[in-house]
Amino acid sequence: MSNDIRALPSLPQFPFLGNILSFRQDRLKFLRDLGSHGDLGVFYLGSYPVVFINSAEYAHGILVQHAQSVEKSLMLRKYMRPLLGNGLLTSENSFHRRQRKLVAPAFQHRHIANYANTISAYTDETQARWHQGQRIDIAQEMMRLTLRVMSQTLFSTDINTEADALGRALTTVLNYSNSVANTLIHIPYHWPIPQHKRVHAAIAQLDTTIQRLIHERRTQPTSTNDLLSVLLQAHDDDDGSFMTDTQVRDELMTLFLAGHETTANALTWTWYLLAHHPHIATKIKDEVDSTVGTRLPTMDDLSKLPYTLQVFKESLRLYPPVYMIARKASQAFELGSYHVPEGMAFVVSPYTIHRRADYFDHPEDFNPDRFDTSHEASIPKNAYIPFSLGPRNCIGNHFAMMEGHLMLAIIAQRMRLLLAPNQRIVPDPSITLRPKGAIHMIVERF
Ligand code: HEM
Repeated sequence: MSNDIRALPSLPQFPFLGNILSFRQDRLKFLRDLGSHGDLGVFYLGSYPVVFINSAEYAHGILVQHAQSVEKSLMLRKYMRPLLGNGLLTSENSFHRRQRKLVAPAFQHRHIANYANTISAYTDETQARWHQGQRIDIAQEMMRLTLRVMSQTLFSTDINTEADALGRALTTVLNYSNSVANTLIHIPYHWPIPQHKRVHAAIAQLDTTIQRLIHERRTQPTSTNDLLSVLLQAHDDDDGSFMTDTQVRDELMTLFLAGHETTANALTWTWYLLAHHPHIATKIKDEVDSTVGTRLPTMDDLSKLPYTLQVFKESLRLYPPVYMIARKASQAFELGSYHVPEGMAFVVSPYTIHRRADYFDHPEDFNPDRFDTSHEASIPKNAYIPFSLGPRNCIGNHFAMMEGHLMLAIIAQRMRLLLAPNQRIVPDPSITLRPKGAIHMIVERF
């Protein structure tokens, strides 16, 4: 006889509103409070119950074992569809499986290696702009850098030259999606309020640019190896078909969006953590100095920089950019001893799973050594999930790790970044876990 999953421990709620106010007010505290109940909990968004998953075992249950019985959340699909169409993040079932098969080759090692030169060159240009003593907003700088990397690797367009309009349009849409994720009252997307008009105009601009790039590439094929070329050449092994222009557009938009803000946030939190732990920043510099010397680090050097990678992994543990992964049961199933009815909503919480003391010793400490070769194997299976698990895990996982690894090595080799005084830095968890506003840092060049 299975248990009713809605009877799991919960937090105090208000009639009609459920837990929506505390979920909005301080989301990370809310998740931690729920996590204090153990592996599973339940909270209410209005009258809708949401099952909270706080364990490696249940995360695997939802994301891998029962992957065929869950789908993406309604919110994601509803508010991201206008921008992303039917791309990898928002599509479902057989259509998703086909698209995933078509897009996956673009992220094979040999293609990722091509993108590394762009990452090195742009990171080098960015750090060269920062002069001794300069005060920079590291959150904005990382966002700009990853946006520039993404548009170059996607369609060989330098956002600095294609006018920053493309970047601005994408930011408008991103800000809208984040604000929708944080709002209580949802105004239908087609209502012509000023905010919606701005978003419609931004999407139209992104569409025009991307359609033009697709058209140019189809009519004048080049030998470039960017993601656009790889996607245009990708074909279904079963029936030989290629993607339509609309599919290519949807996948490009999805990669553009999924690939830059996440990595920018991960790097921003890494610089923040390093500013609080200068001896760890020094260890990165020592590692780069002793293996690469003073030249620009490249992808070939990365295998000689294991400590730098450990730092990036540890930062993703404490500040996973995708701190909540939402799902909805598309059919009834049994999760352990619980019966899950069709329609039940879930939130898998990498943020709290990564901070469980039974998975990670002294979980609040920033300790990159936990990812060295002798310790990493002792991390319980599925307890470290910044890129999720299963068939919907992050397709850009290796790209993102390479990008973060390389950017950290290049910047830490040249400078220390110190936190500017008198700032209150707090996370602003919306779709991704970003900092609230700017993080000002002072550049101290070596
Ligand atoms: C540190 C950086 C990144 C993190 C932490 C991250 C994390 C994630 C997570 C947790 C998911 C699963 C979301 C869900 O199931 O709801 C995901 C999906 C995805 N990510 Fe990433 N990501 C990162 C970088 C990237 C990059 C660089 C790209 C592409 C260039 C990318 C492309 C995607 C795509 C297309 C999906 C949807 C995959 C599917 O459903 O088949 N991500 N990412």
